[in-house]
Formats: sequence, structure tokens, C-alpha cells
Amino acid sequence: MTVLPQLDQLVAACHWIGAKGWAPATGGNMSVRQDDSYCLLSESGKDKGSLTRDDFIQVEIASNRAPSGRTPSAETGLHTLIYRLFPQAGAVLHTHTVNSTVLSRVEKGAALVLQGYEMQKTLAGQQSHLDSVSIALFDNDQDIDALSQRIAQFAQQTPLRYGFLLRGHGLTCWGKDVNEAKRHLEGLEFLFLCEMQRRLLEAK
Ligand SMILES: CSCCC(=O)C(=O)COP(=O)(O)O
Ligand SMILES: [Zn+2]
Repeated sequence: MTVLPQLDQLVAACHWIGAKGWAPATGGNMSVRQDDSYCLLSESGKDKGSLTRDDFIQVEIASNRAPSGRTPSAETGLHTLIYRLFPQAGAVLHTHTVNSTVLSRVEKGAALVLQGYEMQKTLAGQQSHLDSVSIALFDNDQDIDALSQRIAQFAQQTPLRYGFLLRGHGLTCWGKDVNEAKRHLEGLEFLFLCEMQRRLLEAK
């Protein structure tokens, strides 16, 4: 495998995610783009908070195939879809947090709309709390090919930015590199926590 500084940053991001409790048990998966044709994806079933460089498997973006024969994430198809849809995407992070899991069930619509928060500006291109940020929300599915097709169809009609929520499952987000994907993850998780608290308090 070629030396890839982004992979070291991804390993560090995985440890940070683990320390935050955002990938409990074996939940979550992470990847980095290697080039136009390949990405490096976390091995399925591992504790993502204690991954090393050797736990990342090369996967062909077009076919989801791992030339090594090892088993990458069960959600490989979602990572490769993002790399196909967004040539600028350099890293993808998928986490299982309590807030994304619960909020994605409480919100019955096709998107979680965030508005009025200064922290929206952690998301690339956002400049004001007055704008609305729409995070697409898809029903979860054990059939990742079917889920990927549903997301791809949605993306043909509606711009997908930053990430999407899977109902009762978690958040998948991306960025131009590991640093930006990590900032989007941290920003979105902060916004989800605010939105949970707001909905709880305003319901009283
Ligand atoms: C116990 S977590 C269920 C699978 C999942 O949603 C996940 O994020 C981890 O799957 P992987 O194959 O990447 O370990
Ligand atoms: Zn998952």
C-alpha cells in the first residue's frame, strides 16, 4: 500500500470518534479516497475506536470489490456511492450516536432541517444562522445495494450535502479530506444535540 498521510489522519479520527463514544461496540465505518478508482475502508466487525492502518482495506469504487479478498464494511456500498457521486469527496465517516439515532426516528419527514444555529457555519459554504440546512433522511435498510440505489435516485433530484441520516441507525457524512469530514461530523452532532434539546423543551 502506498504511504498515504490521509490514512494516518483517518486512523486518528477513528480514535477520536471512539473516545467520544460515537461508534459503540462495532458500530460505524470510515474510509478515505486513495485515488479516482480506489478507497481504503475499515474492515467489517472491528471496534472502530482502536483501528490501525492495517485495518483499512482497499476497495474498488466502481465495483465494491476488495482485491485482497478481505471483508470491508457491510456498508461499503454507501461509501463508494459517495465517492462516485462526489468526485471531490476525500473521506467518509459513519457513526452511531444516540442523538442521530433518536432524532432520525423522531423526525418523520424526508429531511432534518436545521435553522437558527450559529454552528451551521461549521458546514462548508454555510455563512449564516438564518439559512436552512437540510440533512436528508432515509429509512434504514439491511439491503445496502437497495439503500444505495434509493439514495442515488434521491441525489438525482435533490442536492445531497455534508451527509445523510439513516433512520434509527446513524449519520454518514463526508468532506474534501479527513479534516473537513471530521469538522462536518462534529458540527452536525452538535446541531443534532441542540435540536434534540430544543424539541424536548419546546414540547413541554
Ligand atoms: C453492530 S453495528 C451494525 C452494522 C453497522 O451499522 C455498522 O456501522 C458497522 O458495520 P461494519 O461492517 O462496518 O463493521
Ligand atoms: Zn452503521
